[in-house]
Amino acid sequence: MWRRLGFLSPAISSSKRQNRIPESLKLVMLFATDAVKDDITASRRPFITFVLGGPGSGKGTQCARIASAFGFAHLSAGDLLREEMSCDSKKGKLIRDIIMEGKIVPSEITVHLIKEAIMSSSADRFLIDGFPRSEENRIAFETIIGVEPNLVLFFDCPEEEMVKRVLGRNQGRIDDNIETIKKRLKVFEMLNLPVINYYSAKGKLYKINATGTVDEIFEKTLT
Ligand SMILES: Nc1ncnc2c1ncn2[C@@H]1O[C@H](COP(=O)(O)OP(=O)(O)OP(=O)(O)O)[C@@H](O)[C@H]1O
Ligand SMILES: O=c1ccn([C@@H]2O[C@H](COP(=O)(O)O)[C@@H](O)[C@H]2O)c(=O)[nH]1
Ligand SMILES: [Mg+2]
Repeated sequence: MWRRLGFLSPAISSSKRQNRIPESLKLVMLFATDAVKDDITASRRPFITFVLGGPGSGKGTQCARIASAFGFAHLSAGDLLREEMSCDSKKGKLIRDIIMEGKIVPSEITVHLIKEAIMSSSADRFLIDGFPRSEENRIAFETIIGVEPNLVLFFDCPEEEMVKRVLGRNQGRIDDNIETIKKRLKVFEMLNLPVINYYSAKGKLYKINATGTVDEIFEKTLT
């Protein structure tokens, strides 16, 4: 991926050596489609960005900004699960119970929903928001979908700020209460941080300080 982008822009080929991440994420976003078109071996290989961060770190808010600025399709794993949860079925009830407990829904359910959403879209670049939540999720995605993400964004936010944002969200989510938030923060630390560390070690992670206003964070994301 980075090699292909390197053909397109000298700025990108002068990436930071230690982690292969280019200086400007904006350039990556702008060239994402060209990188896909450059790959003549795949009939369809979308540019995939995982967007990670703790509960309330602003993933959804920033994804909406990135999606509209760079033409990405925004798939929120949480939204896909909440849609499925609203079905009056055994699976819907299972998802509801897990979300209430702040735990992680079995990988096969989430990966199946993401796969269907990708397949029913004609987009060539995706932001996958709030996934993978665990190493098990990550391995299931790579096995079932058969690709690795091109890029991983991590919105790094202090716990106190995340709790404040979640409690102020006011969208009627069943998990936006202090008991569930505490559990979600523990799950984030225990299961999601290892995924973040994994992608950091692979040189795919782009860490963004997620404090400040929405505009400031968006600016930080692009510089
Ligand atoms: N920089 C910011 N400053 C203040 N409030 C913010 C900021 N970014 C987002 N918010 C607000 O904080 C709340 C949580 O943001 P958002 O839904 O984007 O987080 P999230 O990471 O997607 O959370 P979750 O993992 O729970 O889905 C929302 O009400 C949003 O409007
Ligand atoms: O990949 C995923 C994504 C989400 N969940 C469950 O949904 C809630 C809410 O997710 P948000 O990303 O905060 O909208 C999360 O706490 C998990 O319980 C999941 O299991 N797997
Ligand atoms: Mg969200």
